[in-house]
Amino acid sequence: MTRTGASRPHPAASPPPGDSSLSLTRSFRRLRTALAVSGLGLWLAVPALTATAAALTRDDDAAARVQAVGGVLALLLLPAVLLAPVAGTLAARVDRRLMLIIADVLRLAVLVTVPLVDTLVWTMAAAFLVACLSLLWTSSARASLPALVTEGTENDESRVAAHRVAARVLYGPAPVAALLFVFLALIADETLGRGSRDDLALYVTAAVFLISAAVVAAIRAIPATEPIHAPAPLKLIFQGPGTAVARGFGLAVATAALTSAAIVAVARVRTGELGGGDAGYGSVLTGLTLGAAFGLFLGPRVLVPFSRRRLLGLAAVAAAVTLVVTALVLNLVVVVFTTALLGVFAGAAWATATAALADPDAPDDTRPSNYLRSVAVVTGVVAFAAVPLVAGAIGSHRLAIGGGYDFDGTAAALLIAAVVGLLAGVVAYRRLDDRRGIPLVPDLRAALNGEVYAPPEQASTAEQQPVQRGQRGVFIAFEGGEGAGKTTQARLAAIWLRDHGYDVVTTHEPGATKIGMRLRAMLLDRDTTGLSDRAESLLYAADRADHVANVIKPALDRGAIVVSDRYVDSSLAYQGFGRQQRVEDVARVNAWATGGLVPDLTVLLEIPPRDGRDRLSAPADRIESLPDDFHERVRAGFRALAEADPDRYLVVDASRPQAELSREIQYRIREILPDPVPAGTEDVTSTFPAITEF
Ligand SMILES: Nc1ncnc2c1ncn2[C@@H]1O[C@H](COP(=O)(O)OP(=O)(O)OP(=O)(O)O)[C@@H](O)[C@H]1O
Ligand SMILES: Cc1cn([C@H]2C[C@H](O)[C@@H](COP(=O)(O)O)O2)c(=O)[nH]c1=O
Repeated sequence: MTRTGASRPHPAASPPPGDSSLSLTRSFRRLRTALAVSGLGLWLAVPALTATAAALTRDDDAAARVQAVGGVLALLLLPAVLLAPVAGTLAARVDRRLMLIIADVLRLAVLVTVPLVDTLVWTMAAAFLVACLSLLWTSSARASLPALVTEGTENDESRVAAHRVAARVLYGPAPVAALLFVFLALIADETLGRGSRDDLALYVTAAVFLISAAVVAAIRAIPATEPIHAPAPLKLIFQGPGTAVARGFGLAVATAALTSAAIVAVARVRTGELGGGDAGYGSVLTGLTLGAAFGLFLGPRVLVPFSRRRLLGLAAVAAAVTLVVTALVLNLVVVVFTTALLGVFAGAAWATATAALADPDAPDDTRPSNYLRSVAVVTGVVAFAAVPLVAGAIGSHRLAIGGGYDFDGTAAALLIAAVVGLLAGVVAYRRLDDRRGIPLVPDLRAALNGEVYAPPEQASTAEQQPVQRGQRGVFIAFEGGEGAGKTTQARLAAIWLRDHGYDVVTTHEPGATKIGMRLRAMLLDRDTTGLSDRAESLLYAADRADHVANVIKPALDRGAIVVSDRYVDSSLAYQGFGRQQRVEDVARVNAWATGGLVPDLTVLLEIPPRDGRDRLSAPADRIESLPDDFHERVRAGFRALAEADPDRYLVVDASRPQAELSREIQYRIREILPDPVPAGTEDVTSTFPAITEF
């Protein structure tokens, strides 16, 4: 017996309640319009500035052109990586309305100077300045929205609605901006000279910022709010998401971001190589953004019975494969279509990841989406900087395949990005896969028919033994040193699970059964002297064998969630690492004692042994009173066990406040939960799922 197969992630894919339930104020609607207009300006600034950079380097070689465009793109994104917290603080200090208007006017002024100065250096500086001003603008407008949703009252509902509205109106205009750029490029081609063709898009972008300023000016007042806490993306990534599975989500999003950013980074130059101009470049961007919008819509709605995590991994891999095709194709129209397809996969990956990581109990918790956004933004900057560098370094080559195949640096760089993306996508898929052992193709086929695939052996067992639903239970163990907070967190997790309607059995080791209580007394009584290390190991294993047979297994067999305060890993850490016996021997004895039952999730509460023991008030028992070096070895042992099996473990810093820990643990537990009431439970028990305490 191994993991109990909790196959489906918690149903987090359903969208949060709409803002239609709120009666929106006029100021809110105006600020929302301003956000949309500002978003349009920002998105239009991207092709306008990059096309200008390409035009300014048109007489240089392809390497210089692609690097100029990549540089502008990286500078447009860099402030979001480096300056997000500064923008948040600054936005809170000054008059919001005035600041939005000034930022718009400055963006306008900077853009208008680009064609006048007409140098690459100033174009790049302008990209950075516009991005900084846009960051400031967006941070303060977003922070003001919740207070404007309903007259002066800011609450959870208004915050959630405001966040969603802001995301929609900021990112929604991207395809419109790309299409507008195509239109402007076509007009400019017809009417303006070679030297000033790209100026039109810059002037129109400046005009859009002027409209944005006018809309803001029409808002009577924008209330000041608390300082905006904008987390630094690099810090969020450095801290990590906390769990191996969440890292899988991050990796999948990074793959989607890498593949999309790689295309954008070389799109202007590649379009030229394929015989297109600015209009072709705009078409590629339109394809990508329209595809992404469709993917965002599709992600939560497609293949509903299919595992969201598998879908996310597959979307990431598919984006990378599509990039391979895009790199090899030499026809601009086909490139536009493959880019759109890549956008669909990337958008679906983003929508799936954010929905699956969101906590339905805390819809205003922005940590998961902040983490994913940080991953996407940082990956974007790296791709914008690195892909053009690689393209430039490779240069142009002619391959003698069937009469000659022009292999440009841009195509090679896209291929390299695709291979990196493919590797990351495959690792993400493996990390995220919550249906291990279930073949992918029949699983997908069943989902296409609106069903959940059950392997034949499972299906027949279920038919023959309808009462034996042991595979539906979930086993969670809490581990850690003395006083780490295992009992506290196990209790809080059980309360939370019961609140959600689960049948929960809380238990502990040693001493959960009658025999176990006697063994516990022998093991922990300080009067027990001369007990050999092997005998101690066997007594703990005997307690565990009784525990599994009489408490844990029956509970899992009926589909309950078992929450145990300590399990096998305690023996590996204490009797193995602590007593310095061979860990494999202790593991083997325990595997036999438990019939190989391994928890679905082990929460390791990590704390320095002295800090943990300082928390305890009762006199130290036989094990607690062992010297510090023993407990240090136990701690190191737990850490080694966790590192060896990161998918099963959640390691938390137990010196943090209880409530914070409990939230992080709930967050991880949600990933392995089955539906609260297993189908047919009532048929068997005739009752609502039971709550049992041992
Ligand atoms: N995060 C925390 N911060 C501060 N104190 C805590 C925290 N978690 C638990 N405590 C306190 O520490 C003490 C020990 O907690 P608890 O009994 O949950 O730890 P334990 O790991 O189960 O201990 P034992 O090793 O005895 O089984 C209790 O007084 C509890 O209230
Ligand atoms: C299960 C198990 C426990 N121990 C030790 C660890 C503790 O010192 C005690 C149990 O005390 P608690 O307050 O109930 O946590 O027993 C061990 O050495 N080996 C084990 O397998």
